[in-house]
Amino acid sequence: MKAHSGEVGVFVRIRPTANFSRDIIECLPDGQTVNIHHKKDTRKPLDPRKIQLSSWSFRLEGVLQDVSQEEVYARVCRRVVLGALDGYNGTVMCFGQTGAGKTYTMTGSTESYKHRGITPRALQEVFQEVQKRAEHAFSVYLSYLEIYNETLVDLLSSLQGSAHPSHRSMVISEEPGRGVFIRGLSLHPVHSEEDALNLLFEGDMNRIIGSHALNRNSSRSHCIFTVHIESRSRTLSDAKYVTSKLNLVDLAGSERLGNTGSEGQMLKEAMYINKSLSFLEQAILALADRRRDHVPFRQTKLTHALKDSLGGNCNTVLVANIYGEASQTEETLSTLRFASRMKCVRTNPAVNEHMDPAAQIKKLKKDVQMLKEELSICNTLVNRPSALHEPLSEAQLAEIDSQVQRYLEGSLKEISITSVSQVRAVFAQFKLAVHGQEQKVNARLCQTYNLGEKDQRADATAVKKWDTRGSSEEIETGNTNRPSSTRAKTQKSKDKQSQSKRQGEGGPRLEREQELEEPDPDSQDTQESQPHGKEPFHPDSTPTKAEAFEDFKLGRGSKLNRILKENKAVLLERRSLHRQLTEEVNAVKRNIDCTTATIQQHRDTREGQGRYSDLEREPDATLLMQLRDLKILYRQRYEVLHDIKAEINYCQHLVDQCRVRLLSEFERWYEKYFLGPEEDLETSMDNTLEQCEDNQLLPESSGSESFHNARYKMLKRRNTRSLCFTPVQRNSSSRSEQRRLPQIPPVS
Ligand SMILES: Nc1ncnc2c1ncn2[C@@H]1O[C@H](COP(=O)(O)OP(=O)(O)OP(=O)(O)O)[C@@H](O)[C@H]1O
Repeated sequence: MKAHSGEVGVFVRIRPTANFSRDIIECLPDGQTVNIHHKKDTRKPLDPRKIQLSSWSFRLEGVLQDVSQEEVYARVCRRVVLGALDGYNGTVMCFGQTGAGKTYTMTGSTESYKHRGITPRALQEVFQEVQKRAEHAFSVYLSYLEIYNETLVDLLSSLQGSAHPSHRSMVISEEPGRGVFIRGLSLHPVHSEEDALNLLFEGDMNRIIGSHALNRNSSRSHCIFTVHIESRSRTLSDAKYVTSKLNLVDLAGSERLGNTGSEGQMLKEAMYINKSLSFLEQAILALADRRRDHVPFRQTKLTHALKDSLGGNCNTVLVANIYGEASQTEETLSTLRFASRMKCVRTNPAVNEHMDPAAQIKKLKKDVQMLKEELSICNTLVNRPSALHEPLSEAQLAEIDSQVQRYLEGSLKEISITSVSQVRAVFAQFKLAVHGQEQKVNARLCQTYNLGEKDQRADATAVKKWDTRGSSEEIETGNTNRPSSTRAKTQKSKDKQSQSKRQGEGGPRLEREQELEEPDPDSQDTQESQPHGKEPFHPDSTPTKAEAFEDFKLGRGSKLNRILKENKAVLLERRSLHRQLTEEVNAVKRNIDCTTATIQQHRDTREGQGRYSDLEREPDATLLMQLRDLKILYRQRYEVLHDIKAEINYCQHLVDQCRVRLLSEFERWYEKYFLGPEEDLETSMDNTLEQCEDNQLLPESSGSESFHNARYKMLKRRNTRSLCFTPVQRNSSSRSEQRRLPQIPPVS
């Protein structure tokens, strides 16, 4: 078989019989080809000449005729099991007519260790491998699902205290990363082969066995026994782990309705089985057809449950069970056709790798610890104070705040960098400052700068901040612009001096402009020329913003204010020029219109007189000259007007910029001395994650002991439940008998 390869592995197994029909079923010596020679319409040979002999050839992965259960397992299943332990999903399923040997192939005889089937052998191999692969920690879980008349039945629910197999609240679901799973189906952890066999036999006992015309013990349901495997490396401490599902599927008999001779309940069962198998066939056809995007998996429970087990990333193997007798040729042909279609399905097996978040956190914590230790060594080597990676204390944060403020004001040349946490805190302060500025400027511009309105709350905050912050900052900075009464006085007198000086230099005279939103700075000029009789700021009374703004324009913001005024003056001048020019241009235009009209009038008059020479037809030359000169003048004036308009736009832009700058500077200044920044709140979260303990799976198993122990227990359980109990010989040790069944977790 070709596990890990690109196509489904398909085998045909012929049920041994004394009446093997060699002339119909021909197995070629290559061990892979079976030819069917079939005489059509043999039952009603009305016209012997019409009887046709048809032949079909089926080339498969292998033809299993007269081979032992051991060989079947080795050729069909071993590599799928090993693949599952490596993280590949695997599916082995038996398909065929009722009584053709599907259950014998999958489960085999429960009475004979030698004749046990694929499933118990797979469980044995799983646990042998688990023991061998000591570098990995494996977790193995089992589930056993039966699909009977489109109803899902949990064959292991009896182990959870339920008297009967449960089919309540089970639903087929799909989740990304998890694939298809049955919500509500019990999942049982197993730690040894014997545990696993216990569950297998328990489930088998619960299978619905119906009497049937063709086979008295024929099972009329589909059964999916799933081994869920999870493997984590014991040597590599990474968070990766792999999971896989090994589905061992025993399908219900595939014979057509007419052949069963069923009635009533049997007929109903047969109809369900036919329906699900025919949808299975449709799904297989769709899977085999690479041009088809959609595969109808959801049409029946069987195809939906097997959605990720029929192709895709799964190692899939099909055993087509057929009879050797001539009487079953029709069904044999049908089974082989299905098998050859299944062979066309492509697979692309992939390891199901996952990341364990808990393990990842554990690893990252370890990395952090290691890095901290390394950092501490580096700190020691360069004589740097340690614990720089610890969160900053309140005092440290306050110091950073103060440094940033001084840096922004220009009184501090550099902020000394000592740690990454400190860099972060510095950036946070910058962000806060920028954010505060933006907010204030925007708010101010939006509200058309309503200076008369008092913000009582801001005033109150300002007074508070004043009291708590003022004195220490003054000592620290030594150059603060905080307008304490004395400081404001000094600053104002200095500003006044510089202002008078600038005015003496002959700056442009300002004119009042209605468009300006802030109070006209001209009025301040007037005030400025008078001695400042009032003290603008008092520690016990916060100034209104209007008062503060006036003071700001005289002091710290005087330079900006002056530039603003100058720009506004230029703007006004240009506007005035623009008005003048517009009037001129309009006058010229009116002249042009007037002259044009006169010329036209002259022409009309001459035309009305009737007789005139070509020369006479021409209008007055003086008028024409006049019109030409006017047009030239108009063009010249218009160009100048255009340039002036561009200048006005530019000046307006400068004025706007100055205004925004003045306001933002003022806001920053006002906020610093009267409001103060908002408190930066930091929250920290404690993540408490429980560490996962590795499961240890070191089962004791060897040979047939587990098989017999499990079988004995199954029979004992059956006896307890007053079902038919037949004592059989057993080969068990007392030690094994004392073992308890695996613990069953609540339904997940
Ligand atoms: N390869 C084989 N060697 C020996 N006995 C076999 C073999 N195949 C089938 N049998 C026997 O044939 C009988 C019917 O087989 P089995 O129950 O496995 O058929 P089935 O296909 O599972 O039928 P159903 O569809 O009803 O489940 C059983 O008694 C079984 O032991």
